[in-house]
Amino acid sequence: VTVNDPITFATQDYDYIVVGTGCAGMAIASLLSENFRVGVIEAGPVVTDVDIVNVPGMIGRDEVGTYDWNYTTVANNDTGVPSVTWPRGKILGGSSALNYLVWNAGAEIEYDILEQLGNPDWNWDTLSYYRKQAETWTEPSAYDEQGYNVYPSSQYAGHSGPTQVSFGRYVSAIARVWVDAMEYLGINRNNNPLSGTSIGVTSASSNIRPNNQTRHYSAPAYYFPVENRETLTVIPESLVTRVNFQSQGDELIATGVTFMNNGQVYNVTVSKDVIISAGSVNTAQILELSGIGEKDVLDAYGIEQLLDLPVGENLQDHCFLYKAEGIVTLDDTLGNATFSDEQLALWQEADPNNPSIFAMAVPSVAYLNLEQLLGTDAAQQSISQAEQFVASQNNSVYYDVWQAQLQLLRDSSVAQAELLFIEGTSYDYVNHQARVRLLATLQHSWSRGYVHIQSNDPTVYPLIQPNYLASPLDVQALAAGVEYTLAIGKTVHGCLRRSSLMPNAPGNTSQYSDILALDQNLTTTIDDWIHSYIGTEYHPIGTASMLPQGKGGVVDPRLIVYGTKNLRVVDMSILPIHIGAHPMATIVGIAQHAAAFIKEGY
Ligand SMILES: Cc1cc2nc3c(=O)[nH]c(=O)nc-3n(C[C@H](O)[C@H](O)[C@H](O)COP(=O)(O)OP(=O)(O)OC[C@H]3O[C@@H](n4cnc5c(N)ncnc54)[C@H](O)[C@@H]3O)c2cc1C
Repeated sequence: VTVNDPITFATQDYDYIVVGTGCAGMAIASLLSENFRVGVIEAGPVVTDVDIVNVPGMIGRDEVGTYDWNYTTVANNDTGVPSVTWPRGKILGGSSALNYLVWNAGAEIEYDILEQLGNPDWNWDTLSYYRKQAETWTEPSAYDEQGYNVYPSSQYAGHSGPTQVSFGRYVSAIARVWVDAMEYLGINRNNNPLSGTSIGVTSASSNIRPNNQTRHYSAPAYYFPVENRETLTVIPESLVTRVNFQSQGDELIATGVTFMNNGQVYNVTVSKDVIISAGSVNTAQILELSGIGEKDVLDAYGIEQLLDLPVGENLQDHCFLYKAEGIVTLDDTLGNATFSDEQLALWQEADPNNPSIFAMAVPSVAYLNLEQLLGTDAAQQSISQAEQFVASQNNSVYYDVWQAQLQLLRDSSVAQAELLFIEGTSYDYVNHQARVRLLATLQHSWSRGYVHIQSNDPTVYPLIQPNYLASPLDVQALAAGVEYTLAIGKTVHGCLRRSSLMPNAPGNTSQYSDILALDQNLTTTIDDWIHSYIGTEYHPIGTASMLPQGKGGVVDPRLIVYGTKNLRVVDMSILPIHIGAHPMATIVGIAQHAAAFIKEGY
């Protein structure tokens, strides 16, 4: 039930309060409300009928828009990396309402390593089981299999979960040649990227509802179908500003939260747990505003420290670089209103035999291990450098995490880079050219950043310093990824060849002219170029890490904040080390897992 009156919301009785309705929050709130009374507080609005949310091919259109928190990072003078935008969804559904819909998973070892780091029952078997509980996967038709050139087996997917996952019905010109082109470059085809084997080129599935080709994000998956459930009460457009506690012996008990609605402040109480699912940026902010964090951070803003935990540290992201070309793509819907209107009308018809160009998201992805990315010799050198770095960290609280990352670097089943095409997000309005983006991204960054409050005013945004490229290992890997994208642009495969970097490609008056210069003068400019054009792949993790206490941990394996009895964090911020995959499917699986053990505990 959605309520807009804060007094009505605040005076009801709740067993659980969930803060945030993103990939994790909406799922856990909905699942717990099957047995308990759950109150949910979301900063953004409830939206049902908005094309930029519902139409898969409109990806990217709400970045720096109405449903985005519109965060930016701070520039880093040491590395020379400028401030970049950091989109995060502020809407019922959170970032799942504006993300790029790639639904995939990492390698088995990337999940097993969570258990090795001290978290019993956090491994591939458990997390893939719960991811399957979250999804209803529809296999592509024989015709689409040929179009996408992948032949997935349904045995690795779930078949009765709330989130509809399928292959977009529109197979673009690029998607048709992608697998072929990468195989030509020596990368193996991966027909089953949900199987625990992530390396290789594939056409990824997306959370697109197959019958009408709409985005099936966390609100339609977990909320709209049970909107009338009396035990599930959601208040939108309300900002949680802190968690309230009382002490019991050495432990803190969360009694509820404070939130702001329309400029007024309200308190709401809880009988069991407060669950923070505000995402990697806002979860850290809420914990710090509540007195949980590092003393110097809290002291600076006059906040009494209740618990000393490394909140906001260990921030890791997948960062990316891209180049752009002139080629007919989904970008044409941005530049040609008539074409866009026609295609939108076609999308509304949802005729499976005549798919609209809007019935697509981002299928064309490939994951490379270290050797594929760098070549054998450079890979060995990189491992030696990483070994030296890790040895130098033996006094760090994160030493075990660094060692785990070294293990992942050495393992050929683990992706260090992702290469992917994105259409529909980079129309060149100056030269009136449709483009396509080809991205090189880093999956296991050696750089670590942080998110911290910079005021005790909850409406002041926290400071985000991702520290991209602080490690030379990251510079080397990303530079190799960029070189790979240039090779892809020059393959002989149909439209990939048309999209190769030619001197007459568009961009003289935009930032892309520099990218063209890069292609012509690769060796001299690549390092400078990657420092100037780096961006986020939107996957921040780690700011409330699930690790042992004293070893970087903020939450324990039951996702309870150390030193509290009943404050949990269930979202992307609990992952202590990154996975080589887009994280949404994993985080929804984490929420399913958490809902199961929380229900068991009571
Ligand atoms: C542009 C973009 C593209 C992406 N593409 C992909 C992709 O293709 N595939 C993929 O797997 N992943 C993708 N991601 C990442 C993925 O969406 C996130 O990792 C995932 O949504 C994180 O889930 P979460 O529950 O931790 O946080 P979120 O989904 O961000 O949800 C957090 C929620 O908490 C709310 N909130 C925050 N603070 C407060 C507060 N103080 N009070 C009340 N409510 C609050 C927010 O408004 C939001 O609704 C993308 C992300 C973005 C932004």
